[in-house]
Amino acid sequence: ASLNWSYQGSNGPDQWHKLYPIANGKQQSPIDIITKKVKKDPSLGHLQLTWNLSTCKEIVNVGHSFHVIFEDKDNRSVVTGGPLTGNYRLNQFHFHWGQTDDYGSEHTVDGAKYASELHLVYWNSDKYSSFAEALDKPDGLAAIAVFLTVGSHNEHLQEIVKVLDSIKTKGKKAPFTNFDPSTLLPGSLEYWTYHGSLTHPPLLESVTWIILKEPITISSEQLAQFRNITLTNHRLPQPLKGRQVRT
Ligand SMILES: NS(=O)(=O)c1ccc(C(=O)NCCc2c[nH]cn2)cc1
Ligand SMILES: [Zn+2]
Repeated sequence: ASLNWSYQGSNGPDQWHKLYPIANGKQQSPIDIITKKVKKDPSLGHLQLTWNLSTCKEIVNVGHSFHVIFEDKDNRSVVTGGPLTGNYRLNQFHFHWGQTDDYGSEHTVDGAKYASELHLVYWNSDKYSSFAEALDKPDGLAAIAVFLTVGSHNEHLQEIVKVLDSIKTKGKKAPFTNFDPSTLLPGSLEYWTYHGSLTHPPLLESVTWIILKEPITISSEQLAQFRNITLTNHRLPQPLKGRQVRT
């Protein structure tokens, strides 16, 4: 089905509210993280991540991005701990980027934009029976965000970049197995967390955001390859509307 929204032109982010009124809601994402306003919450634990490489299945061009898809019929690749109650199962991961290396992340930190942002998207498999069922529940989804800063070539990212040529058109898929997403995480799992939304339509306010403080690197050449899928796919920060960011 052709999408009724895009990142540029007449159905770009400023118009999304016409078809998706929640775009002007009270818990929209992304946000700018103002570090001096972040609240230390001693009740927040460490993130506990489990990966099983057998769950990684394929990579798909979804038009406005590409998704690495995981088999999520059992709890093999999960996250728990941190701000979460129970187990959340990995469904897919994807990236956001911009037209130049100067911007492209969705979340920002004290106004600073990174070149790109990785989102690992999970759903609450203790309470719901599928991603689609969890999609619109307040405790339905969790997303781990990792900032990408332009620097040295990233060998682990290259595994992904090198298959993009085989999925150049919307709807194209390629097998993508045995990839270890933990190779895309920074050394520290220190994080900020807040409650927000999907960052593009349907913009549902069902996401517990977990944003890692330490970025990983991507080279300018690797970032240029992302743009062969689409030129830009990041939403700008949205009003906090009284929400508290914790760490
Ligand atoms: N950038 S992000 O906030 O991590 C994000 C993650 C997932 C989705 C998503 O799953 N969108 C499709 C919704 C759907 C499924 N079936 C019918 N509609 C959107 C944004
Ligand atoms: Zn995303």
